[in-house]
Amino acid sequence: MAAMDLGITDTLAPLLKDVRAMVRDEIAPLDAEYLAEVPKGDRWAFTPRQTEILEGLKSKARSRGLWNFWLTDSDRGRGLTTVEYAYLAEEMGRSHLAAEVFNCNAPDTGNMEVFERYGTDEMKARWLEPLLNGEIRSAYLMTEPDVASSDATNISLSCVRDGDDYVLNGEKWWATGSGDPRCAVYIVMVKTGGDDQPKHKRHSMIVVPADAPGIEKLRPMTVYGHDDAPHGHYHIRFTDVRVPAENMLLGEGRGFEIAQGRLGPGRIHHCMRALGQAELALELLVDRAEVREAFGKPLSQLGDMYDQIANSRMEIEQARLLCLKAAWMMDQGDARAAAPWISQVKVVAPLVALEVTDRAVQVHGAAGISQDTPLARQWTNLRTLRLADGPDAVHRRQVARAELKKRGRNTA
Ligand SMILES: CC(C)(COP(=O)(O)OP(=O)(O)OC[C@H]1O[C@@H](n2cnc3c(N)ncnc32)[C@H](O)[C@@H]1OP(=O)(O)O)[C@@H](O)C(=O)NCCC(=O)NCCSC(=O)C1=CCCCC1
Repeated sequence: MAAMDLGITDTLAPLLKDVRAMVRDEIAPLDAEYLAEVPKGDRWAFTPRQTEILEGLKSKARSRGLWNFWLTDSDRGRGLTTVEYAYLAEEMGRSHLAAEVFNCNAPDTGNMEVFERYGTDEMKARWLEPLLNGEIRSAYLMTEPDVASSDATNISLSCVRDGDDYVLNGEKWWATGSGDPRCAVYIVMVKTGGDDQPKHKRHSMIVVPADAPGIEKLRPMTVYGHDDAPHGHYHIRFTDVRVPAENMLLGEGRGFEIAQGRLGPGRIHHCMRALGQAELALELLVDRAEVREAFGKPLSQLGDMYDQIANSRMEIEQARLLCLKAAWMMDQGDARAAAPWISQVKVVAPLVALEVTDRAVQVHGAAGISQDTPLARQWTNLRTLRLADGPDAVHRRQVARAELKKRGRNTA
């Protein structure tokens, strides 16, 4: 195996410098104003000011070549490695809007990955190119009502061949991205095989235009974390939705494999963004501890504060190294070998980021839960990450199974 190199490459250095500068100087300062405009009624509509902020920042990013860092190892993106992208993702974590501004936001990123890796030339022209240009948005539909989505094989939306088409019937919810008014296409995990087939070959992934007849948006699923429009989730019903057979990705039975190929890199990058948030929280914690006084001296001079600062720094560094190692494992080209490392990261990084953010909230007192700082929103968004992309327990299970397997033991 190659020696592990996690250093800043010549390709990455200028990008990192430019992304860091733009996030800190131009994007983060507009976060609060953008978020104050999140509509409370029709939650998924953009206000004129939100559009102005976003489009203004996007066109600046694009004109500077700071656009589409995703699609690692591809000339459609920037041809970066997973490690290189991970460093950029960390910088994006310092602002609520940054990933969106650089066209690197979920669920589009994962969906671009699917089109790039598994799509036909026609799909790339019809869906991938406009996604890369930021002209449309997309949604990813895996989770179904009333089942634990922790098990990615727990899918029953039926998809039956009928002549040149497939016909879809069933429901999905938490359809991330489907609330966005620009969402034009869904990537949907469906059931094509019976219980007589192996568990991981019963499902398929199919591309469905968002305006296909028979699709009904039942209700928005309102959340506290990530409550702005680009993340709108809906509960969606499919009634006899017809899709051309060529929309099936890779053929029947490949859904689990495609899902894992999509989820793995996404987990790494969400975790690096979480660590960017942790860095921001630590910065705010240190600043606040210097100016806030209790019992006649600044908090920073109270003994407990040294522990909080030291623990935060150590935990962030440990989580970052783990994350970069998982990214490096991905870059070695063996997604199965990388998967248990990604699961470790998925447990550790959100917990660290949440803990550091919580410490910063505490040091700020009431200001920490006010809208004067980004901390309370950040805490809520990070809490979501402990559930999203598979909750802690699922990833702990994966880590334990890999450990047992390595030692030749049976796994459940
Ligand atoms: C992976 C998993 C955690 C566990 O799966 P099993 O135990 O069935 O499968 P297992 O026995 O681990 O494996 C089967 C075969 O598959 C290979 N393989 C696995 N990973 C990979 C991989 N990455 N690449 C390639 N091969 C892989 C594995 O080696 C095995 O092959 P083999 O049979 O040995 O030949 C899966 O269930 C999962 O992923 N859950 C999280 C879903 C999840 O994330 N939802 C939530 C989504 S929605 C969401 O989060 C939210 C939406 C909006 C609101 C907020 C939340």
